Amino acid sequence: MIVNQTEREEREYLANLMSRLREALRKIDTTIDSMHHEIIDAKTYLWENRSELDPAETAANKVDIMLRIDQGEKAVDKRRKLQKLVESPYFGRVDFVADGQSRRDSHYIGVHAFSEDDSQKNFIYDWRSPVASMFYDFEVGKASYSSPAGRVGGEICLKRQYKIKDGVMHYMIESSMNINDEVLQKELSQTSNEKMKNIVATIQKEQNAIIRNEHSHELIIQGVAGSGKTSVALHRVAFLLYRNKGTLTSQNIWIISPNKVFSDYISNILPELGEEKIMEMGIEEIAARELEGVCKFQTFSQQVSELAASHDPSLIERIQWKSGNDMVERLDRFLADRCESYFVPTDVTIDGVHIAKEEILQAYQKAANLPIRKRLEKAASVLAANTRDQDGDKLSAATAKKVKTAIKKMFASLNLLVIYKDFYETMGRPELFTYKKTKLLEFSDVFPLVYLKIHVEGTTGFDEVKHVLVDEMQDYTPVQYAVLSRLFTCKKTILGDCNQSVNPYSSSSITEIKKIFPEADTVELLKSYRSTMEIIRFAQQINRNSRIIPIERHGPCPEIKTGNDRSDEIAAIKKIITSFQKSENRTLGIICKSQIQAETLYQEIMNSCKGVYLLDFSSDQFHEGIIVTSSHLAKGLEFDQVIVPFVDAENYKTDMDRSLLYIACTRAMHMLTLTYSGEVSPFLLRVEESCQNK
Ligand SMILES: Nc1ncnc2c1ncn2[C@@H]1O[C@H](COP(=O)(O)OP(=O)(O)OP(=O)(O)O)[C@@H](O)[C@H]1O
Repeated sequence: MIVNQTEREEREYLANLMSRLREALRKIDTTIDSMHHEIIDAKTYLWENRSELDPAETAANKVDIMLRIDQGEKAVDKRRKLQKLVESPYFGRVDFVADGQSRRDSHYIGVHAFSEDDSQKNFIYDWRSPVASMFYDFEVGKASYSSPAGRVGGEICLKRQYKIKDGVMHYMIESSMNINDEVLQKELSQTSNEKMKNIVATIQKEQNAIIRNEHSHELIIQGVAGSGKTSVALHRVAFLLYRNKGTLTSQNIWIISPNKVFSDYISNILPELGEEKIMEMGIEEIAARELEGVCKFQTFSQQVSELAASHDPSLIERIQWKSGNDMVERLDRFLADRCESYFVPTDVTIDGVHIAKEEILQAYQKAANLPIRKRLEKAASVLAANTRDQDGDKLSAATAKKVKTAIKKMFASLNLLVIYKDFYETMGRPELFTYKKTKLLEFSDVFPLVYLKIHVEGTTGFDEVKHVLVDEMQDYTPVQYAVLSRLFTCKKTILGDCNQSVNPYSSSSITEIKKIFPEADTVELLKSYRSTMEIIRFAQQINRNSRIIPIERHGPCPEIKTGNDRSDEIAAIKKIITSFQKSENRTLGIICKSQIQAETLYQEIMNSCKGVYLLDFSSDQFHEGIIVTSSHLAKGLEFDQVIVPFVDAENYKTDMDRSLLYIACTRAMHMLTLTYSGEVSPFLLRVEESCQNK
């Protein structure tokens, strides 16, 4: 029998479900209320009777309170999910008849599951449940899904999509196609807000395959700008947490994110999907943790700004040399050699005890699998424990200590900076290592030094991490990947776009990344969901290597506005700001090439344009409204409307500038305007006539 066939029946079903949900919400409110009082009463009892209770009773009462708090938290979590469902209980439906059966089951799919406590019936299936995968993977007709008992084949007889807001159905679409284009179009044409949106209702088939991939130890996602890499990676986290409940928690998953603004921008996705936030960490925070007490260093953004402002060939050479594929190999060879040549054993005679240098060398060689410092400790401890004095007795504690110290001193130097400097001398390239200031490293030296430190000192502290997401993969060098691999031996999802590098001198191509992770599975996402076709076509002319395929969605053509001089250009920018303020668009990004340019522009417009924010590397929040920032910081973000100022020939001329211009343009969802005075950048000479000088 077909349930809820007509729209009227669907509306009645929705109304019925809404009253069930509201009733469940009312019940859970009452439960939370009574739990709250019970906890307060239990705490009051414990406090008032503290002198009469013996320790065992006190402990039992405390455990009881903890249990109640735990139950309370679970109830609050359930309430949060119910509240979400009351707003929009489901977005999809698949009716499925399994092979060999006649029963047709209707599965309504929502962001969370819902069943009543006293019933077996699932009114709503979680989008991550096995049966829900068919909604994303199949059209009407033959279909299958993977259940705990194995693959279940059958036929989808009906597939529908719904838009329900505040419990009211706005539309219902019969879809024979995989996620209907009409629904996707509606979603994509909406204006943005200050946080990333969840995409559960319109996940595409190729995205679903990534989200539900459970087998890859390393999964590399190369995706063009706006292809949903970050969204998909976060939905993947939610899926893995759902599938591995009990063995995987949000504390076991880390994301290496490019900056705090980006972390803030993506921070609500997991809570929206009913999961807790995961640990977010910048790659520099990891380096700072590893190099604590060793030295300070220039940040990646400072390096990018330095490169954007000047074209210093010696700086570029230093960066390129350290970012090459052979850098890890060079370091490995050097370390293997230094492990042996820095250790010069000699005969030891202390307090009448003698240890021959051959014996010392043997103990040192036996511990070869350990980092150098631990290797020395181990060899020294083994020798001190095994050696006997003249009477055949174990060494006294004092003698053993002296023996250990003498053995450890046989290693030339454990000072990381000394060893690192020696590396360049050994390579015959001492000029490639220069401090920025006293004890302040250039960014390109940070990860080679961390790599060296791991080999010398070892590392601890990341054992609880079971899955790492690495976003903006193109900005990391082979040495950075080598460090990440040694720190995190767990599964990894690595995502990025090799056309969006903010520093082409130290970026990694997909081929290079694959060399570092030869066993990794790689997927490519070519469809871009963020921008209109007009914006994508425009961006493609800036970077012709990009294989980006736009979704069929139209908007105004990007414009290039020219002024006679800078003040003319600033006046044009202010005019665009005024028209943005009158429009329905909610976010406007004014994206400059560098942070210095962004700051200068901000100073020029802040007094006459209200509500303009400057986003810099000290910011930790993404604001709705008008934001002035740099391409580097805007990476990963999106805006309804974008202005790219100063696109003159002087400002945008190198390969790095081209990459930064491409990033800036692909942040725009609906509207894009570029401004310049003087001569236009050569990267824009080829743009279509229709977009120029409007
Ligand atoms: N299946 C989808 N349904 C609806 N919207 C989608 C879908 N996939 C992606 N989007 C939207 O496309 C935009 C880009 O997504 P996201 O930021 O995850 O892409 P990205 O590949 O990480 O982009 P970039 O590399 O350019 O920063 C977002 O607004 C996202 O909501």
